[in-house]
Amino acid sequence: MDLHVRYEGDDDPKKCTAKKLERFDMAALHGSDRETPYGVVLNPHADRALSPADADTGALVALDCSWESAGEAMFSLPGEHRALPYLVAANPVNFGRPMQLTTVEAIAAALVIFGEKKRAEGILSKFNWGHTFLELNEEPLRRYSECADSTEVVEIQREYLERGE
Ligand SMILES: C[S@@+](CC[C@H](N)C(=O)[O-])C[C@H]1O[C@@H](n2cnc3c(N)ncnc32)[C@H](O)[C@@H]1O
Repeated sequence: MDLHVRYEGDDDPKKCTAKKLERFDMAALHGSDRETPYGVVLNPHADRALSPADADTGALVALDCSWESAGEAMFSLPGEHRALPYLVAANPVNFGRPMQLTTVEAIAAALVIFGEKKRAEGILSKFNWGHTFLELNEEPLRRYSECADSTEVVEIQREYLERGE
């Protein structure tokens, strides 16, 4: 699966995880919706949860922008929009918080759900906190990756949401 990022460029480029992936030739960055390939779009506002059933869509696309500007309207990209199920961030800015993942965490989570754990480890290895993301989320990611579809993913997510209440 090809990794793509619609790059908005309104965050500090020195801290941007997508820019770092580009430097290591691990993802392609695109400056407009038109240039961005059609695929599964990682969108926290999407109605449908990502599941292994989305694995054959070809391209995996994240939108790298600041969380301040990441409102629903920002996700105007054509594609199959999917929200990631309950996971917690390991990056230093949002450590331990659910759902607000960096671009690299979001892409890595999708790869694990699609059964590409080694590749997820590869992209996270470029960040000194990267392995912590897979450790913190080991159980939910394994269970999501064993689901057939979005309905099953949402069922499992419910358990984690109830525990967190
Ligand atoms: C808002 S940007 C912030 C990027 C940050 N500046 C960085 O350097 O990584 C993070 C992107 O990762 C994806 N993402 C993060 N959390 C997500 C979630 N819970 N569901 C779906 N996609 C998510 C989305 O594409 C989102 O736009």
